[in-house]
This record gives sequence, C-alpha cells and structure tokens, in this order.
Amino acid sequence: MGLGRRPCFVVMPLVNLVKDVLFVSLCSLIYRIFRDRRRRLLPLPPGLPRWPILGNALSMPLTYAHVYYKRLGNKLGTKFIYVEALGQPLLIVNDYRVAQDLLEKRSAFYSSRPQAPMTGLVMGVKNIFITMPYGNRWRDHRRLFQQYFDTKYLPRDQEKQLEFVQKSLLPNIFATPEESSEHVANCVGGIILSMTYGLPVKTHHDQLVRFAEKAFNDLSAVSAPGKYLVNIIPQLRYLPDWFPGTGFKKDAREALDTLREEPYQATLNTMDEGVVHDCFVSGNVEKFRSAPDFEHRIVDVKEVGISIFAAGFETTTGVIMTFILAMLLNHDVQRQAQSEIDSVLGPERLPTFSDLSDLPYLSAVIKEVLRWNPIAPIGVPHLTTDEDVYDGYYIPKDCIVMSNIYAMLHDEKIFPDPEKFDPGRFIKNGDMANDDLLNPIDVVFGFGRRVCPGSHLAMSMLEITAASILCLFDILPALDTQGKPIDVVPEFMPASITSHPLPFKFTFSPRKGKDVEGLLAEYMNVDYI
Ligand code: HEM
Repeated sequence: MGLGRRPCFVVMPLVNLVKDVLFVSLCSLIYRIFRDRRRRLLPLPPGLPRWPILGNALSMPLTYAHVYYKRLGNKLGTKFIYVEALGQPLLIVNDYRVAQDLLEKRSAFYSSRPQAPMTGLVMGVKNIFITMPYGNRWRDHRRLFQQYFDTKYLPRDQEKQLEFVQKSLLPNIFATPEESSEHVANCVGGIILSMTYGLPVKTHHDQLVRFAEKAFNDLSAVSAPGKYLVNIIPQLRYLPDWFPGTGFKKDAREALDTLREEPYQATLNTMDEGVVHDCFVSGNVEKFRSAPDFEHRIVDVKEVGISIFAAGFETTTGVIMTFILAMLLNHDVQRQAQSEIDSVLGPERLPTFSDLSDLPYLSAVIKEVLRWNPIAPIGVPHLTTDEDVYDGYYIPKDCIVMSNIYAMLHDEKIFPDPEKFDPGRFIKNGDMANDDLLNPIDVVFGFGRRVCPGSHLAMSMLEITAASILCLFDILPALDTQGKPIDVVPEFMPASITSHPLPFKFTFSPRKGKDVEGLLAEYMNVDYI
C-alpha cells in the first residue's frame, strides 16, 4: 500500500511544478504581447518626421542645441520632443514639471548616462562618476563624495573659499586686472584642488590648476562628435595604440592618469611628513587605512578626486564669468548691488559668509545670472534603463534624456522678455524674495538621483566671489586706442556641454571712495595657500 502510493508523492509535485511553470510562462507571454501591443499602439512623443536609418541625424544641430530645441518645442506646441539619430532615441525635455515627473519621480529608471565612445570607452573616463552608468560603482563614488562634502561640513569648505578669494582673487585683480579671467580660473581651480588634495596652491598661475584645466578642456574637446572618428565609428577603439592615427588614445589616457595619480601621491607624501591639511583624499585615506579592502577603496578615492575637478571647475568659472559679463552690460544693476553691499558692510571691511543673508538684492542678481545664461544649458544627459509611458506617449529603454535647462529658464510665460537681464523679476512688491517664481537654483543643478551634489559648494563660491568683487571693484568696459569704451555683445560657446561666455573685453577699476589697497594690504604678497 505504502509502496503503491509512493509514485504519487513524486509525480504530484512534478505535475504542480509543470503547471506553475506553464502558468508563469503564459502570464509572461500575455504580458509581452500586451507590452508589445502597447508599444505598437502608443505613439512616440512629438517630433519631426524621420528618415529610414538616419532618423533625424541630418537635422540635429551641432551648435546651440538648447536654442534649437526650445524653438522646435514652441513650433510643435510640445513640452518634450522625440528625435532619433541612427537608431538612438533621444528625448529633449523643455519643461520643469515634465523633468520632475520623469527624472525625479521616476528616477529608478531615468538615472543612467550614455557612454561617449572616445571619453567613455577609449580613455576610461567611465570611471569619472559624472559620466558613469547607473549602478553600484556610481553609488559608491557618489556616497564617497557626499560623505565628505555633506552640507553640515560647509563651514569647513567656506573657510577655504574665503581664503582663496581674499588672498588670491582680489589681490590679483588689483595688480593685473587685464588677466582677470585667469585669476578667476586660478581661484576656483585652487579651491577645488585644495578641498580635494590639501596641497599648497600658488595664489597666481598654479601649475596643477593649469594642467588640470588643460586636461579637462582636451577631454571636453574629444567628446565632441566630430573631433575624433572614434566618436562616429566606435569600433575604432579596438585598434591597437601602435596603429597609425590612433595616438590620440595614448595622449588622452596619459593626461588623465597623471591627474589621477600625481596629486594623490603628493598628498600621501605630505601625510607621511605630517603636514597635510584636512581634505577629501587625506580624510578618506585615514578613514580606510585599516579596512581589509583598502586598495580597492583607494582606487575609488582617486577616481572621485578627479571627478570633483571635472564637474566643478568649468561650471563654476563659467558662472563667475557670466556674472562679470552681466555686470558689465547692466551698470544700474551693478550700482544697486554695490550700494546694498556698502550699506551692510560700510567702507572698512570685506564681505564674509555671515553677510550674505543680509544681501537679498545680490542674491536676486545671482539667480538672474544662473537663469540668463544657464551654464549647462542642456544639462548632462540621462539614459533610461527601462521603457516607460508618459502622458500617453511611449518612451523606449536606452533613450537619452536631455533636460533643456535653457528652455525652462527662458520660458516666456514664466519669465517675460527672457533674454533681458533683470534681477527685478525675483523681487515682488518690494519684497526681495519672489517665492511664486520658479527658482533657477532648483533647475540649473539638474534633476533626480544625478542632481549636482556640489550645488551648495558652488552657490557659496558664487556668492562670496560676487560680493567681494563688487565690494572693491567697478566692472567697466575696456577702452580702445582712442580711449572710447568698447561695446560688448554677449556671446556664448556654441558647441559644448557648458555655455561659457566667449572672451570679451572689460576691466576692473578700484572703487572710488574706498581704500582698496588698504583693505587688501594684509592679503597681498601671499605666495601659497
Ligand atoms: C554653478 C556651478 C555648477 C553647476 C551649474 C552644476 C550643474 C550640474 C548639473 C546640471 C549636473 C548634472 C545633473 C543631472 O544629471 O541632472 C551636475 C552634476 C555633477 N556636479 Fe555640478 N554643477 C556646478 C558645480 C559643481 C561643483 C562645484 C561640484 C563639486 C565640487 C560639482 C559636482 C558635480 C558632480 C560630482 C556631478 C555628477 C553627479 C552624478 O552624476 O551623480 N558641481 N552638476
């Protein structure tokens, strides 16, 4: 009897298992049929007609893409536009609410990054976390950054920022105003390298700042689609370095390797000598010193180290140069900001961070600078890791999503006469804060899980730099050979991820009625910070 029943015990679970498998397979098949039907039935978001294979490749702009897509969105009457280039889908989001809906509320699958062949695959820049695909590696890097630069440590970093502005930027502008763009770069680059590596930075023409600046300028250049054939034919990356015409791989990698290794080693050396200042690298070396996976952790520390310069330098210098340009073109605004600064500080001292909350007009000026020429006008591209449906439209997996920050901040319905520089739009009925208006600070730093983690550092650098410059100097037109002021027409970089002002003529002049030399006396002649 017992023996007779035995096969039943064996067979029944098997039958149940087969039934379960069949049921799951059937469900999955039905799901796929419906999903594929949905895909076929739902339209792609609005866009221009596409050619077979090429898609919209021929009509995609290589310059001022943000302006083109803003106009196209207006023409098509849509807040988001779909284009395709050689099979690669792209979604351009022109509206703040849509960006929030997709990149923030659905951030679980809108948070990866596309990989540019030259920078990502050939040069290994996929290890710079601003360009990394979404995943554990990116998460580790971002955590490392956020733990050291948490907003609760901002006063530590502000101390460094103030030191660089007072000992490097202001005395340099006073001494050689004609080199002011370089002084801005040395100050911002110096702050970032000092926060990261804690090494002494020269107050004037620091070599490491210049090297890093050049390396990352080259990097931006090699990412441009037309610069290297490998960006159009990715297979070229497999050609060995000795193959004629592929020397670019070696040059590009070497600059990056130097930047990853040398300042890191220099910091270790100073730590051994016991003289290192608190910085990202020393803080993390101390933290992981006795960790069993020390070597692995240190690779991440080095890579995050260069990511900080890559992400923070060009953006912050670009906004400061935009501020200078805006002040040059809008003398009344400059005067009003200066008189606010004078009324709070009096003639006898320089601004500090505790003054900033008493300078609401200056705060409106900075918001307008960020709005007028957003430094990353079409954001940093995100990539979808799953398909989606939004507002009745189908959005494919592996679709590049660009947030058109420029279109959001130049929307005529929110910011009338958007090309006009007018800090007054952030002031309501004499009250300095107009909270009803979209705040550019909520837009220019991007969205969702990839939102800029250095925004608090950037804002404090911008505010203290702007207040300090206006406290001591007038920003004036340069004069031509006949002594006439040179007119400046604002122009911005046409084909780059950042929208720097193109070089323009201007000069700084010490303000009348202020003892500028006396105010700077204690900060002059400092060689290193
Ligand atoms: C005014 C100056 C700055 C602007 C306008 C700016 C803007 C941005 C934007 C738009 C993104 C991409 C966000 C997205 O994908 O949606 C970004 C990413 C990033 N920013 Fe900034 N940024 C500035 C300064 C800085 C500074 C000073 C640092 C560091 C000290 C920094 C570190 C980063 C990093 C590490 C990322 C990559 C985040 C990720 O991919 O997870 N940024 N920034």
